[in-house]
Amino acid sequence: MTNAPRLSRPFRLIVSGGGTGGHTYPALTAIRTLRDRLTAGGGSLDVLWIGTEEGLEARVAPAEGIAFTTVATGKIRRSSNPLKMLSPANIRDMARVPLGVLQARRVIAGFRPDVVLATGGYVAVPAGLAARICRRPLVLHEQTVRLGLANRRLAGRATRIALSSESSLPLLPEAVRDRGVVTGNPVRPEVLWGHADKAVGALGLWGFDRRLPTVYVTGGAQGSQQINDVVRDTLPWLLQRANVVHQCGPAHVDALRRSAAALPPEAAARYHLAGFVGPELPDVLALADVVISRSGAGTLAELTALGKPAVFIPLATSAGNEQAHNARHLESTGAAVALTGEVTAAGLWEAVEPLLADPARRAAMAHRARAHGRPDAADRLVDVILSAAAV
Ligand SMILES: CC(=O)N[C@H]1[C@@H](OP(=O)(O)OP(=O)(O)OC[C@H]2O[C@@H](n3ccc(=O)[nH]c3=O)[C@H](O)[C@@H]2O)O[C@H](CO)[C@@H](O)[C@@H]1O
Repeated sequence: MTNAPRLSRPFRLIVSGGGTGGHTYPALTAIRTLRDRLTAGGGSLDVLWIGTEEGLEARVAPAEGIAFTTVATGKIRRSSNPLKMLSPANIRDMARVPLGVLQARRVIAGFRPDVVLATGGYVAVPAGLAARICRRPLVLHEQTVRLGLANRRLAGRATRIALSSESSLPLLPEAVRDRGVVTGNPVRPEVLWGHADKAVGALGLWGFDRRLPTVYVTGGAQGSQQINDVVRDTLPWLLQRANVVHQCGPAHVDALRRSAAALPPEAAARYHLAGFVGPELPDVLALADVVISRSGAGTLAELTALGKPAVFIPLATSAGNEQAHNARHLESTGAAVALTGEVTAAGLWEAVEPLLADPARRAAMAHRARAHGRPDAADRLVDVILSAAAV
């Protein structure tokens, strides 16, 4: 572990990244871990987060007491068709990037960070470009196997590129490959320390039958219409054999609540709907015996660090089919089940039922999932940040 530098002033860090949870939580975890390391060495941390108003980071950073500012940024809508990439909306948004770079440059020149950490999402582009204009060390963190759009733009300017997977190293452009270092994808420490009994109290799951296994369904921060639909159609079977906590996305709660009204009372008592699972997430994960989920990099890092049997329904349109790649990779080692292509209620039940029926099967899958986990990723990323620092 790299020791914290002895400074007569606080260590200064700018973080930029966000939009979704996958880019936001690794940044948050890196900040907390760096702060702990500095405090243990008698130092302290000054941190500023550059994000967007609409991203999850705009809620997460202030809630954590982290100074937060925004810059203009453009959301690039991905498409395999180059003509579609040149849509009027994309052209308008790309034109906002130079304005964002100017704004970020002002912020960075004023704050004089020892390091800028960029964790992806489109807001990371102006901040990363401005970091290099201001000659500040730039550390990128990539959560997925293939570099995301923002990190691809910034790779050539990075001091170090922290990767979540060994298999990303050969995929880095040759000119920057020697700057790559594998850290893993940081998982919020509290995620590893949940208590199943607390989830029951916090969410009021008094009707859950604790003799039955519990399934946690999650579609990511915004929820997934596809997962919601297929789980709704599977509920009549699922609720005979399990309790279900279903995180469906804030926009979908009302519609699902209406369809759940038709469930028999005994089944309804074993079903809990939530738009977004906030601070209770670690306890819900501790309660879960099986997880049905999207296969975004953040969720995968959490489920493998915990060793949870999972049935993945990847987001089909994620860049480069990255979620399907993630899910298949775990499936190939028996660490999960991946349902790609069209997913029906019968197909989902076929995947979940053997796991519900057989605790030994769950335990074997959990064991194999844990082999992919990297609970020390935050410490490794902090090592990279400290070694890149210009102090
Ligand atoms: C649509 C999209 O752009 N997806 C990308 C996004 O994933 P996205 O952010 O959607 O999903 P991830 O799985 O990476 O992260 C979700 C995070 O939100 C948390 N959570 C989720 C729901 C909830 O109610 N409460 C809660 O705390 C999860 O525990 C996890 O920590 O970034 C990932 C990391 O670059 C990529 O791998 C994904 O392809």
